Amino acid sequence: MPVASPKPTTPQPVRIEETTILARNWGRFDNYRVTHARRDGGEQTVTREVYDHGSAAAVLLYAPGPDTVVLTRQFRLPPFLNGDPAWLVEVPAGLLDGEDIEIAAQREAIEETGYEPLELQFLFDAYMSPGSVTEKCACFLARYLPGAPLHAGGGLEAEGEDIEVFEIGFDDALAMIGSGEIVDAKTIMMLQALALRKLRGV
Ligand SMILES: Nc1nc2c(ncn2[C@@H]2O[C@H](COP(=O)(O)OP(=O)(O)O[C@H]3O[C@H](CO)[C@@H](O)[C@H](O)[C@@H]3O)[C@@H](O)[C@H]2O)c(=O)[nH]1
Ligand SMILES: [Mg+2]
Repeated sequence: MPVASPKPTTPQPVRIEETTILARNWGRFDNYRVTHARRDGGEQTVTREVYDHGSAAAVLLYAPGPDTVVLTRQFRLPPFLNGDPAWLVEVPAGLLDGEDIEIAAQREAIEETGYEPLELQFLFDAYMSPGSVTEKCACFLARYLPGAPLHAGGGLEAEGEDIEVFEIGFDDALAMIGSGEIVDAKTIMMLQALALRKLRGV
């Protein structure tokens, strides 16, 4: 068994030899020929398809008093194509619109849920699918005031968003991971991050 190294072992450098545009639509889809060093001191050239639709921000809205969170449910085509239900339960999230991650997190939370995130705290960055997709999602925790949304949420009609918003007890939300009702990676990670914080009293 190899012993895990605490230091990153990724060898540098990386040389992009050739880029072939596969699509320029809503996102950018390219095929790269790339040469990178190997850990044995050699190097190798591989081809990799990469999808780039930019990076994202997500917020877990939490109210400590009633111990509730705000989640959304919306139509997602890829899980449906993969044989799963099309309606996914997620924390509010969205793609960066040329803005800082904190601003994007606030904007998306308000657009999608109507609730204003208060005392935004950075949790972690997470690559959503690092073998194929460039998206890095900045994940935040924030408080919200139950019963005092700025509006009903629902997302941007013009973008075809049709987002259901619901409040749920934190333990019930955690149970939805175990039951398979929550399958969105960032939502699972953020609920578990809050569970750890509560356990540790931070
Ligand atoms: N995916 C996609 N969306 C499109 C397209 N054209 C328009 N849209 C609209 O663009 C909106 C983008 O909404 P955001 O709130 O900015 O992003 P998101 O779809 O919530 O994306 C975030 O969450 C996803 C689910 O976890 C992530 O997959 C995604 O990468 C990102 O983090 C979508 O709701 C959709 O209406 C298209 O061709 N593809
Ligand atoms: Mg969104």
